[in-house]
Amino acid sequence: MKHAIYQMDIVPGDPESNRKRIKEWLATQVEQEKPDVVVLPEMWTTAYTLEQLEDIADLDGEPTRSFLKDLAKQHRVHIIGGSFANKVDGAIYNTALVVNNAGEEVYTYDKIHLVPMLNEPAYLAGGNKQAHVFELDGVKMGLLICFDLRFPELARELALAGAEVIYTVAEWPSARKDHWKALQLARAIENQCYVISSNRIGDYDGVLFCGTSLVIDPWGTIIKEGSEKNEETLVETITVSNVDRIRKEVPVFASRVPELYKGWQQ
Ligand SMILES: O=C(O)CCC(=O)C(=O)O
Repeated sequence: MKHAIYQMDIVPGDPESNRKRIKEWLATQVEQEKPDVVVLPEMWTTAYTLEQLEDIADLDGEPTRSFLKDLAKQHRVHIIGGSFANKVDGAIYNTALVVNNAGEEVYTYDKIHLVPMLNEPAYLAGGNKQAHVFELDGVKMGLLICFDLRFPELARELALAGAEVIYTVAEWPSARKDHWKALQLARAIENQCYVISSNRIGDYDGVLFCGTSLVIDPWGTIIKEGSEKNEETLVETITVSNVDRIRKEVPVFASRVPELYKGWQQ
């Protein structure tokens, strides 16, 4: 399964410009590489312009949903559509969307964990629906949005539900770059699955973002790593059967004793 990851710089507060950039990226880089799946970063329509979101967020998923569906169909590519600010019944969510290469919506997820360090709870509503596994070409997949990465329970739930690939879409700051890498390695090793991320580069409002988008295999080896500063397209093909092989070689899932993990439910 060939992936192209867009390590994008985001124009703050200007969804139209960002849509134009994604459109151009698909028409050039993606057309050249012909991947099966493309991956976009978190909040790519607006960046973290929290104070402007009332005015520039999508309404009930539009126009981003239609935009991504049209592009997926046109380029015959599955799109892990990063996330975008999405106003529903007066509340703004950080919503991720996945569409398949026929232009059909496959999965939508509202970021559950809001970031206190960014004062997110003052501007956004946390998702109140469970994360689920979805499928593209018969591969089981899960998705996390940025801060979600710090909650191993969530990735574990997805792995227990069969996820072979976990995507992480992010705007992760350079100040905590070591955490970004270590947490993804941990999620890949403990869940014995591929972890594939798209993180923005550039800066906004004094915060520098660290790029370093990654493809990590189920053994925990980094097989692709983006730079810290440059906008780029990371292209990598993953072999999903490795998940099963590694899970047999080191049988973590078969060795679990969930009845003794009492804290899990608290
Ligand atoms: O957890 C972190 O350090 C960064 C989280 C973040 O920036 C986000 O969720 O947007």
